[in-house]
This record gives sequence, C-alpha cells and structure tokens, in this order.
Amino acid sequence: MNDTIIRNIKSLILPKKTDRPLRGREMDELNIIGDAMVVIDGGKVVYAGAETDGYEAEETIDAAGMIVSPALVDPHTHVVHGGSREHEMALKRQGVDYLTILEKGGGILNTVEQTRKATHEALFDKASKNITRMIQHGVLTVESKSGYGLDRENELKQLNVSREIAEKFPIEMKHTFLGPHAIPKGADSETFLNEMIGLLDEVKDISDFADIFCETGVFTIDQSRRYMEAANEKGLRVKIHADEIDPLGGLELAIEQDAISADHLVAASETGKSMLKDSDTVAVLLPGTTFYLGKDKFADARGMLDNDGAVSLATDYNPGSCVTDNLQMIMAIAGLKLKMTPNEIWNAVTVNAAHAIGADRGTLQEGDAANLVIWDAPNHEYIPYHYGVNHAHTVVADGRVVYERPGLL
Ligand SMILES: N=CN[C@@H](CCC(=O)O)C(=O)O
Ligand SMILES: [Zn+2]
Repeated sequence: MNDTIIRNIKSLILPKKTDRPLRGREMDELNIIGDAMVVIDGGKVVYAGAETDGYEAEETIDAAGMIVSPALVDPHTHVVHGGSREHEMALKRQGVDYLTILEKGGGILNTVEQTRKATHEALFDKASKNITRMIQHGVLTVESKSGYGLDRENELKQLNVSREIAEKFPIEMKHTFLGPHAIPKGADSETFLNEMIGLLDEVKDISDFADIFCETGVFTIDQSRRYMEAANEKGLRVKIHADEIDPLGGLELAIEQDAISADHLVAASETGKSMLKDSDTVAVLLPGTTFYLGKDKFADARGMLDNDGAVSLATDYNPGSCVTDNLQMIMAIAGLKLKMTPNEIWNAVTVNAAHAIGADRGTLQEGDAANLVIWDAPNHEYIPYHYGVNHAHTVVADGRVVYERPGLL
C-alpha cells in the first residue's frame, strides 16, 4: 500500500533527467503525458505516468483535470536582506542608472547598511515572507546569496539565516557566498577583495558556491579570476554575475573557471556564447531584472540556444534590480522577451535550474523526491501566457501537501 495517488491529471510534465544540463535543441523537448497519475510513497515518486490500475494508496488526491509538473527551482536569489529600496524607483524614472546609484553609495550599498543593522531574527522573519510566497508560487528549491554584509560578521549572519530558512521550511536551499558583491564605502577594492578571499576558508563549510559581481566599477575580470581561482582551490565551486551591463568577458571567464553557472549575460559576447556548447556552465538568465531596470536589450537566449548552450531562468529576487519572488512571472517575460518556447521555459525552471545549482531536483522520475505542483491551467503553455498571477493550485513537498490555494471568504 502506497501513501498517496494523484489521479485525474490532464497532462503530466516530465522534464528529462540527465547527468548534464539540457542544451540547445534538447531544451525544446519535453515529455508530456495525457491522462496521467503520480504514485507517492515515503515522500518519493513510485510511479509518474499514464493512468493505470496497478496501484493502491491510503490517500487519493483528485487533480480534477489540472496539470502537474515538478516543483520549480529558482537558481538565483538574494532573498536574505534588510530593508527595501522603493525610493530608487523614482530615481530610475528620472534616468539615473543602476551603476550610478551604486557609485553614489546607494543601491547595493544601501541594502548593506540595512542588512548590517538587522538582527539575525529580523532577517529570518523578513526572508520567511519571501520564501513563503515562493512556495505558494510553486518553488521548492531556492539558491540564496549573501553579499549584503561585506564583512565577516554580516556575511556569516546572512549565510546562517539562509541555513536556518532551509531547516525550517519544506524546501531545499543552496547557499552562495557573494562577499565580493560591491566595494564598501571608502574601502580599497584590492584590500577588500583580499579580505573576502581570506574568508573563503571559513565560509566554505556553510556555503555551496562562491560568487562575485564582475562589472564596471565593481570587480574587474582579473580580480574575478583571482577570486574564482582561490575558491576553486578550496573546493568551492564558483558562480559569477557576468556581463550584466558591460561586455567584460565574464562568460568566457566563467567557462575558463568551470563555473557551475554564469548569470545575467545581457551583454555577453559572441565568443562567450559560442563557448557555451563545450562546457557544462549553465547560462542563468534573469529577464525580470532587465524588465525592472527598464532596459530594452534582453539577454540573447536564442543565440545561446542556437550555440548549443544550456540555459536556465531565475527571479534574481533582490530589493534593487528585480523585486519579485514569482518565478511564473519570469516564465512569461522569458516567453515574451527572450523568445523562448514553452518547452524551453519549463526545462529552464526545472531540470536546468537544478543543474545550475547542483541540486537533484526538477524531475519526477521513480525514486525522485515527490516535489510537485498541481497547476490550475489547461496546458503547460498557459502559465507563461496568462502572466502576473499565481496558477499554483496545490504544492506537494516530499509527498506532503504544503500549500493549497485558498478561495474567497
Ligand atoms: N547585479 C548585482 N547584484 C544583484 C542586484 C543586487 C541589488 O541591486 O541589491 C543582481 O543580481 O541583480
Ligand atoms: Zn544576483
């Protein structure tokens, strides 16, 4: 006797489980089974496929003709931070750009001030609200970066909050040390970078990855290489915020340093894009950020896919450049602005997002953790199409219902 059967599934979305990230044309292939069911026992998938009579369970969930997919994976967030920056919206409307705000001591540095002031408990309570919303929107795996401490005490505080969130919520998290996220006010960039490199030994026990913001006025390619080499030497796999605004060659550096992902890539060069095919570095695209910063030019997802690259999508939730924790919204922007197909989008927020953070998630094969979403939608194309609302009806984590859409009172 099994624990649960989910019956009456109109279509079951089954991304392919592979050792390497899906790339190029593979990303447009998605196994969708009509009239399906999922059998769960001990929190794991026993069967996911066409309706059959061969299984019994203690409990039956009626999917009522809705669709089911693996729970989503958000592979790039800055979910632990103090305060907010709504005042920057007006500045941006007046034409002041993102890097100018940072140069004047605002932007990331404003959030650093607010994060340093906040206690562990205050940061935990604040991030809990975002994580709750993410779960309600169908996300059960989240990458979470530090980077608003910029000193030992506060970077550790952020990472420890992130770890506590992972313990208390029914999600898997990956924790990323992003010490070199900005240069603190009045600090010398080389001295600060050395300080952050000096922390790698300590943070490697509580982090999964090391990340750096490689950008004009922040850290150069040479500095980023030095940091990534130091992290790799210590066995901490690297990520990079690369080519977001200026084409510095961050994607090429990511591939050279065997980064698990290179993120942003709006200004990535043709050379960088063509190098993707021979690497397992996942291009994590963040179109919600381009949208929120009011830019016209989006990352060249089609170029990357045509070059046989592996592409993923994330919210980049943070208080300055993308203030949404709704990954479904990002799926819509990817369809509209990155010109990705629905199949590519689904693979990008499930199996490839999992590859971008080294998580065994995003699929529903036999033996996988039963992390899935029942979506109130007629088909898989509908979710990126009907944008800005939550289509998640029921969210199941390790076989247990953790969210059900409430009705009107
Ligand atoms: N671009 C650098 N870091 C973040 C934004 C952080 C912030 O503005 O607070 C990003 O990925 O978009
Ligand atoms: Zn980021």
